[in-house]
Amino acid sequence: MSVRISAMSVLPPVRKDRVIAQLPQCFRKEAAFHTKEDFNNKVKTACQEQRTGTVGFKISKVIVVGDLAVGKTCLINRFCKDAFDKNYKATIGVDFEMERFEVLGVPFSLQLWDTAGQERFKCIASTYYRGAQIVIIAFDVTDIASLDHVRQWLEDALKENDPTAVQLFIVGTKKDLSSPAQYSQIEQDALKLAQEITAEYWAVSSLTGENVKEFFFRVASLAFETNVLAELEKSGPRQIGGIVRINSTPSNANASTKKKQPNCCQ
Ligand SMILES: Nc1nc2c(ncn2[C@@H]2O[C@H](COP(=O)(O)OP(=O)(O)OP(=O)(O)O)[C@@H](O)[C@H]2O)c(=O)[nH]1
Ligand SMILES: [Mg+2]
Repeated sequence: MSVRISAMSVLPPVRKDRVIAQLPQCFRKEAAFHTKEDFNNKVKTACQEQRTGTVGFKISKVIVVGDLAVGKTCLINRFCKDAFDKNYKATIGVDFEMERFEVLGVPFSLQLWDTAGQERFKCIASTYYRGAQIVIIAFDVTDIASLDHVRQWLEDALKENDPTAVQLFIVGTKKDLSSPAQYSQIEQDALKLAQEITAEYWAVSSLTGENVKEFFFRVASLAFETNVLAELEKSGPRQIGGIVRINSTPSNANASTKKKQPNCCQ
């Protein structure tokens, strides 16, 4: 009798609080990737019939960029570790965390790259931007300058990636520090910018945890939906399933290991 060991059978089950059964809703309809209430029907059917091809074996790369001290590390730590540190420790270069989800019954992983915002570490960090499917640009809702710098961060991130293939999010951090009046003022500007650059907009607080889980669930769900649709398109009328085509597309995870030589920091 032969024993088949698949990647899924070796991995521990996905945490119960990482199971996504319904499409999480956008934060603001004015600046959303889409405003549909549920996952695409084709995606739902494909998941039910286990025709998601390689999606369950892939890891999507997410990069989090933005000015120094806007709260990128705190955002990732709140979601991945449910922790918050009020002391600032600058990220030197990059850090990353893996998060495993189950979306519509299919395993799905995000590799979250936390990059440095400080100018002197930026050139190291930018060598890790490549191969990102999702770009999250963080700004501090109490610091208008950090919102003004979003375009520059976008430009830098897109230099290393295919702009048509990237899903873009702008996230306002430290919502707990601004009054409702201050917040609504900066939100106007942020929504306008998000519309101009075709990004989905969110505002969160890593201190209180407000919207943090909702935000990452939305990121995971939209990335998953896009990947399943791409897989269905690629397979065309042919039925996916039966054969596991691990080598059929270059993985984002691999892309991140092919480091580009930095042309700065010398
Ligand atoms: N009140 C409040 N403070 C926050 C929040 N998020 C982050 N901070 C504080 O802001 C400071 C900077 O946070 P970090 O997450 O280290 O910032 P960063 O963007 O990772 O900074 P770099 O790694 O240098 O790019 C820390 O002192 C945090 O405690 C928040 O939601 N609310
Ligand atoms: Mg950091």
